[in-house]
Amino acid sequence: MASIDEAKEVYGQIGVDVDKAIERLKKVRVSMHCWQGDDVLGFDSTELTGGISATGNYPGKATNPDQLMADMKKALSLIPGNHKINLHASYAITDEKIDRDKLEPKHFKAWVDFAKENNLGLDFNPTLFSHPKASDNLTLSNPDKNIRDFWIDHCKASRKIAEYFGKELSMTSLNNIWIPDGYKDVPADRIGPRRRLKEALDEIFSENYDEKYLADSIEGKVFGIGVESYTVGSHEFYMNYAAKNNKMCLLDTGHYHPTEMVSDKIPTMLLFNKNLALHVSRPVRWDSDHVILFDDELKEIAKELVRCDALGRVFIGLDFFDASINRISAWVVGMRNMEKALLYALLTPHEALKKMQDEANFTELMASMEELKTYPFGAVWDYYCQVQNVPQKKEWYKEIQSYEHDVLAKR
Ligand SMILES: C[C@H](O)[C@H](O)[C@@H](O)C(=O)CO
Ligand SMILES: [Mn+2]
Repeated sequence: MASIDEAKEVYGQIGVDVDKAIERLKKVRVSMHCWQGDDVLGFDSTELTGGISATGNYPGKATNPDQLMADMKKALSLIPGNHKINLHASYAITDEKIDRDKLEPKHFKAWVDFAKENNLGLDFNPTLFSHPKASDNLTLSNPDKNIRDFWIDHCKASRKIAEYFGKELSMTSLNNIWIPDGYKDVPADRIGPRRRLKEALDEIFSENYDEKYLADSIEGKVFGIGVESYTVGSHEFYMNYAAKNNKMCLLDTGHYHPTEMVSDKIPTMLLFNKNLALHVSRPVRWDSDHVILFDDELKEIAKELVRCDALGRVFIGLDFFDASINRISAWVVGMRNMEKALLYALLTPHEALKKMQDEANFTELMASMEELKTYPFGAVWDYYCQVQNVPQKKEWYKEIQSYEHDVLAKR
């Protein structure tokens, strides 16, 4: 394999500065989702509901805050760069018996301490599933006003907690709202639930915060298990609501029909919105939340973020939960692949390729893009891991095996 000096030389010949690419990548924080560590269970529920599922029963999942934090630290020690942790409200750390509508920043102080100790940012999500008041998959759109008000209060509390993260860590915290609301079969009324959701969101967002600390997103979806026929929070709903209310419509790559590519949606969103929020996942036939692989779509997503100059205005969150493999390895593979895809995009001569397109020089464009695929990317990736003091190639896997033997196997 080429040495890093040879790789720099080869990339230099096509106008790509490897060192500059690495310096840009070092500034990107990816939000690692806590919920891969315990199959999205959280600390305040006993069952995962909401039309999502974590399949598999690999032993050793985290069952309490100390275990989850330890597992995250192990994963982060094998991932290059400095990042964020994406939390759900169901991961509150408190001895109080408190319901979700009454959560306060103090219930997440342990997470802020963890973030400060480990140079991390924090993002947040209200948890509108895995709760008795969400058992019928109707929350903010529920016909029962008492149920709606409970979840409105929970979402208001969540924005306050996210603002607390932003202030404590001097890093904007994303508060993303996803709701499971929908119906299993053909509804008699589609506009009613959406009107109630609109009114609920209007109430939730009526409290103003400094966007330096808190950024708001809302996440659309096509369907979930048990809500196959109608999703209240559809993409059309959220894209319209976000555009009219200056919020972000978060794109989850698993939330579209199998032939749709989220990479193609990104430039359009960036054309009309200052910021963009993503949940990068890998759907297999449906919103299966598989661990992301270093595949063509992940590379295309990263290329759009780089060539649209969006690295400074995108919230990149990962969202997958695989319970069939070692969960720390799932985090490491997913996070390293997101970093790889961003580096791969930063090593692409976008301006030269764009010029070929603009000049209708499609022959050379194809030849160039195909040849790029065998450029010495691996040498640069290994170098990046080296300068970030994390294991290169599959060396990290030995650490996973030791951790599994010494820690997970004893749970
Ligand atoms: C746990 C997350 O909030 C959840 O995965 C949501 O983001 C989603 O994508 C549901 O399908
Ligand atoms: Mn998601």
